[in-house]
Amino acid sequence: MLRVEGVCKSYSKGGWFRKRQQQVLYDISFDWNQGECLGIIGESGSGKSTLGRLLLGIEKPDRGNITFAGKPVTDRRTRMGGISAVFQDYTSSINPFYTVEQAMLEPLQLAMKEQKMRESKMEGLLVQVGLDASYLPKYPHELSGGEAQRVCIARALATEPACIVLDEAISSLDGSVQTQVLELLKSLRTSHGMGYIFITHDIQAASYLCDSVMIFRSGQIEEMIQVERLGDVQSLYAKELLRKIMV
Ligand SMILES: Nc1ncnc2c1ncn2[C@@H]1O[C@H](COP(=O)(O)OP(=O)(O)OP(=O)(O)O)[C@@H](O)[C@H]1O
Repeated sequence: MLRVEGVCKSYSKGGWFRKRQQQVLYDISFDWNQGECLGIIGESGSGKSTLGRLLLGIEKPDRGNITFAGKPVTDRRTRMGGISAVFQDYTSSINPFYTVEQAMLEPLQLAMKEQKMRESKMEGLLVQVGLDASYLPKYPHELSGGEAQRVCIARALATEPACIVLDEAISSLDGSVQTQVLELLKSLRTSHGMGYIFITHDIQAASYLCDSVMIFRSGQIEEMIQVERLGDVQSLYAKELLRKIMV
């Protein structure tokens, strides 16, 4: 459904006079199928978030193609109902001057014309993530971290996407709230057939939620492995990375 073919990405680096290109992604290719949960793990700076932004069509690759159901992800109409995102920093994901209602209205306004339908959809979405309509008039500073991240998930669900890209979406939450959000994501998989691309440093969380894991190394796919076979990774780099992050 989501197809990534030969994707390369560079950024320019350096000051005004000595501009250099830093290549961040090298010839990335993989497929993501409907309902699947794919984890992406790798060291800091290996290019995971850059890949996430390209999957969301926020940035364009220098070379290669990313399509969702055969259409380019850079086209907004492809993303609507196809793919959405939840990022780590929920405090900057929600406008501090917007109430929960205003934040959730943004994606719904494009999809639904009638105010009544939008209201009942918003309430339904909040219930889905374990909140309720009493949260609609609240501002972000009136929410706990876990509640704010739940609002972000509810907003990401608003356009009924097949896939949500979660970029370190649970890292800044404390332990028990992380577990709650992971359980919520897992239950949405069962109840709504949701699929995820889960970018994380947390191998335990990836093992809990994902079917397979992509191990990323310096902008390249080092290895792809089913979660239940994580102990059988082949490359020395993957073995070492897993050893470091599993302690
Ligand atoms: N907009 C940008 N302009 C210039 N360089 C960038 C930009 N975005 C990312 N980079 C560089 O690309 C490299 C990969 O960054 P990226 O954020 O994708 O890595 P990451 O694996 O997600 O890291 P982390 O786990 O720390 O979030 C880094 O060297 C970073 O400095």
